[in-house]
Amino acid sequence: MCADPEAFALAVKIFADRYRGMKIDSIGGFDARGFILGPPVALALNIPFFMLRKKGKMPNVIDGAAYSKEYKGDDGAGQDALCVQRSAATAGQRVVLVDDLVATGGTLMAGVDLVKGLGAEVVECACMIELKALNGVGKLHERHADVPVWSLISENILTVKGEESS
Ligand SMILES: O=P(O)(O)OC[C@H]1O[C@H](OP(=O)(O)OP(=O)(O)O)[C@H](O)[C@@H]1O
Ligand SMILES: Nc1ncnc2[nH]cnc12
Repeated sequence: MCADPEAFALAVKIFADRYRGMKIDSIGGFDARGFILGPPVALALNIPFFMLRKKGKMPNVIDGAAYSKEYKGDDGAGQDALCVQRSAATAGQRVVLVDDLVATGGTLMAGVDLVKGLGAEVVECACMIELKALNGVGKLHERHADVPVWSLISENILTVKGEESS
């Protein structure tokens, strides 16, 4: 998508149109690929963007609990943890969280935990793709049933891991 400016602009417009008029105070984006889509959406809505970063990357933060992902990152264990700056959102603010993809839902869960921990409301999580077969949304809803997840593409596709498809 990033290689195609027309597709990128269209995706940003779809996301921004969805949240315009919903009194959203800010957009939170997930490290790292939520940093690609989140800021242009926030700019289109003329609202702030904040980062949900991997642990140890920012000062003055609240650290979240470790979570597991389906595919293994640099540590080889598929474990990660996020942090958010204490000033990212305040009590009662209405926030939308943006990422490229929901797989097991561990990343969304960690982000929602942190943002709710600041006292803000997570109005929705918005992703480009939901890997439905992994039931990440179901897992998120076991703890956060009040947080809808909207995905542009939500199908039983792309479930084959990279190393298996090469
Ligand atoms: O639903 P989950 O199982 O939590 O997986 C989804 C997350 O995994 C990927 O990020 P990842 O942290 O692996 O890599 P990145 O730092 O390159 O974005 C993806 O961009 C999502 O943020
Ligand atoms: N299962 C997965 N988890 C995280 N990112 C992905 N990208 C493609 N498949 C993925």
